[in-house]
Amino acid sequence: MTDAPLTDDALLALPKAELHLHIEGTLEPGLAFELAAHNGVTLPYASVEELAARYDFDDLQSFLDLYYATMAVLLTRADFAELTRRYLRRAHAQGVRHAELFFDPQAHTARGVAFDDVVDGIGDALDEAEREFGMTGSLILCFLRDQPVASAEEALTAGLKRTDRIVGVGLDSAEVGYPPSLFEGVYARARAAGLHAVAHAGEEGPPEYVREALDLLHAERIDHGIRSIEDPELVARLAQERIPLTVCPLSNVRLQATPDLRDHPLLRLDAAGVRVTVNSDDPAYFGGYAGQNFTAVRDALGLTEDQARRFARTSIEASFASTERKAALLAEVDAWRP
Ligand SMILES: Nc1ncnc2[nH]cnc12
Ligand SMILES: [Zn+2]
Repeated sequence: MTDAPLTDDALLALPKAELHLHIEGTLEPGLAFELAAHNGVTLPYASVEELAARYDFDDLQSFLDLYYATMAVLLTRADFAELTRRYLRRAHAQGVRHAELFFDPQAHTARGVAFDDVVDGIGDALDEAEREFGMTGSLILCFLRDQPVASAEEALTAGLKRTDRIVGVGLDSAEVGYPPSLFEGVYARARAAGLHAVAHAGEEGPPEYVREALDLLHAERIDHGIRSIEDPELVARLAQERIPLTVCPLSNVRLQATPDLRDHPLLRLDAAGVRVTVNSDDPAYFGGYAGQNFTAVRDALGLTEDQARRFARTSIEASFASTERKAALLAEVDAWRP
């Protein structure tokens, strides 16, 4: 432990797991246009520059509108493999050693893409990354909370045939007005089949949604969870029950959940004993991959070496990797020297 400032290189080299990453949110404008040309899809933007210029969001919904429109270029197994391949390389260059990838099957099957093509394409790239640079990963099937529960049930039925790749279920998309309680039955079925449970809650939605995710969905991790800071009893409970939060600082700023990073509750949650991790959410849209979220936090909030190391350790401990893999990764964190 030194008091030397944490350099960009040190934070990018810090071995970490990424636990909050939507694979569709890694679609960079350049690849979107490549795939659009290849697949004969017309995007409602004239150029890469015009698309990138739209990345100025007022809130979650204004982002989601663009995110769902742009993913229309993803049609084949090869497209999903290429998308994932590019993410894994970038993430690996920023210290990510293990990644649990959210995917939104309902957003693809609704466009006529086969569920298995999505899973197999992402899986192809995961296998390649493990062979080529020893990175590991798995899939978390996310239900779109603003779609009917029956559609989530269908997605789960398809997902239960692919537990070779899928290790858990999650809940994403527009939060306010779609409380976790709606999905209690779907989650019960997923958990009974042996899947892990996580859920977005407390990003734009109130602390009560975090409680519902814990009490009704039995979520093992809360994705975002930042609005928990408004409820001291909930903060105490998260700390007491050792519930990890997968926090995404740059996302929170870009979607105006926390308009100024200097006001972000990450370090206050950590100081209260909550297990926090640092993740990128939708890095192609929010201006940074995992390591860049660490450097942004350092710049705005003043990250110490202890905090950085703790967040990296927590990301590994809170992952769904095997016990052996976790031990190997924790040893890598111990060997990290800024
Ligand atoms: N930050 C986010 N919140 C909810 N749903 C999402 N889908 C992709 N990114 C999301
Ligand atoms: Zn998210």
